[in-house]
Amino acid sequence: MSKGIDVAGLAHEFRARGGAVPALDRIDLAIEPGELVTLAGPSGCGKTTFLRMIAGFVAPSSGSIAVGGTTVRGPGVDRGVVFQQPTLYPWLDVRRNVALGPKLRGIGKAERLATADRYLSLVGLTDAADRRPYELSGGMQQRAQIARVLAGDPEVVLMDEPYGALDALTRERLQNELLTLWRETGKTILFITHSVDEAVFLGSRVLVMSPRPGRIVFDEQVPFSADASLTPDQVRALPEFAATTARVRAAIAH
Ligand SMILES: Nc1ncnc2c1ncn2[C@@H]1O[C@H](COP(=O)(O)OP(=O)(O)OP(=O)(O)O)[C@@H](O)[C@H]1O
Repeated sequence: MSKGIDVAGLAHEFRARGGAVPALDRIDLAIEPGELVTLAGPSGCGKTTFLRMIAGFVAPSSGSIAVGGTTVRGPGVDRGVVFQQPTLYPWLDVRRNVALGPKLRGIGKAERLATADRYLSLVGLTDAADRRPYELSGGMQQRAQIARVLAGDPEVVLMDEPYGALDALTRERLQNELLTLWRETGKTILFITHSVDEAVFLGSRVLVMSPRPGRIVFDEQVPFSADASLTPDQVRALPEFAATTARVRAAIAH
């Protein structure tokens, strides 16, 4: 199951010592269930703040956010958050880290371990199930975190620059895996990135936020990620791919 996200008249100011810092301004946005929305924009424009508000970690100064038609008033199991730095419990092995979400929902041991194994297989970590997080590479830890979030079966997955700290090869591999997961599960995903290539390659819809206070200044449906018939190299070689990245780059530069 997936849910839509409705944002109406959203604005936010942080109160700082020197006065109010406007972070977000007049954001109106409807994300449909099952969309993979990528959000790019210059550093400090308010992307993380926006994601944290949808997650329910920060309350907006004005305006509202609804997920699946219900106003967000705090964190909830319908929204899973993937952070840039993997958040895994060091004292639990990988399988038990992934089984934690189902455990918190009261699911019995055999079933939750089976669920964990299913998601570990989906992200290619079956062989690492019995290891501790510190025994994994950065890319494997990030995969484990994604499996952990998905095992909680959230209707919305919020990803805050999850691949920013990874090397280029691992990053491309995880991008391809995310597309497979998205096509298989139909989850609603909001994915923040600094990379224009990543935004256009992954997004079924690409948003660009303006410099602070952040507003949505670019919003386009993008066809590439829904098409499973092309390889990543073929997608990146398409003239339309280059044209779309050029438009996104121009929107960020403005
Ligand atoms: N708790 C806070 N108190 C005061 N100002 C804050 C706070 N959190 C964020 N800000 C400011 O709000 C603005 C938006 O920050 P945010 O982290 O959302 O940007 P971002 O687009 O995610 O940046 P980056 O791409 O560099 O991660 C920044 O100017 C930041 O300094």
